[in-house]
Amino acid sequence: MNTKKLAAERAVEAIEEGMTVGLGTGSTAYFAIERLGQRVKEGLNVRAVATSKRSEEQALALGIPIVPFAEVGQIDMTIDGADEVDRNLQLIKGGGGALLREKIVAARSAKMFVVVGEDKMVDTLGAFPLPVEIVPFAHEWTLDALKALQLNPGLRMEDGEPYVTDNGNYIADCRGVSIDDPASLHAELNAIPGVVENGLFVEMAHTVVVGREDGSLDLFTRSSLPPKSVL
Ligand SMILES: O=C[C@H](O)[C@H](O)[C@H](O)COP(=O)(O)O
Repeated sequence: MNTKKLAAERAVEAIEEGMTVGLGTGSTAYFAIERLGQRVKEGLNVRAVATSKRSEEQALALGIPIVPFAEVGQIDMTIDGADEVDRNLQLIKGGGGALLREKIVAARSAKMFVVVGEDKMVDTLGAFPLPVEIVPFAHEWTLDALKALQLNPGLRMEDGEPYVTDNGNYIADCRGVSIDDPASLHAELNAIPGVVENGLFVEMAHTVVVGREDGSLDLFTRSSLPPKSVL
């Protein structure tokens, strides 16, 4: 069973005529964009913004209209994947390096739908390495600051060179950290000069759609988090 596809396609059912939609990044968001492309071909009228170059290219190839950010007030809903989801619907994202753009788009969204296979659900975040986006300038010092927090950072590499994000930054992956208090760690990380953003998405997911191996779906909604009015 393709649990990612199952969850992604269910979330796309929530998209309504005339909505502005945020398109996530990764192998699960891929299926959401594909399904949205089908709905657009069937006549659904939406406009979208993307969280990465690759999602934007996919959307454009499918005929999904991508609009400039300056023309978008509030995004009605964003659909994105996650690397881990805990019981409180807090997330680790950024395994694909798109965390900064994803967080900017999620923060502008009335609702964030997170789509995952059941293997992503955890009791405590941190088995998946926590990505932290850092600027290249003096990045060794930023890594030192992460080490001082006992976060075991490792610079993400690609073909023998530091991996570079869509924003021209590097990623430090922090391994083996059990994250009992995501909000505190989020604040600590973003207080480090050189850190641009981190992969903890705290109180951002409104609904998590989980695809299960038996073909069933679970929807978890954070009732304490009403749709945002961001403007
Ligand atoms: O940077 C990548 C994103 O945060 C993805 O949403 C996340 O890594 C999940 O990706 P996938 O759906 O491929 O597991």
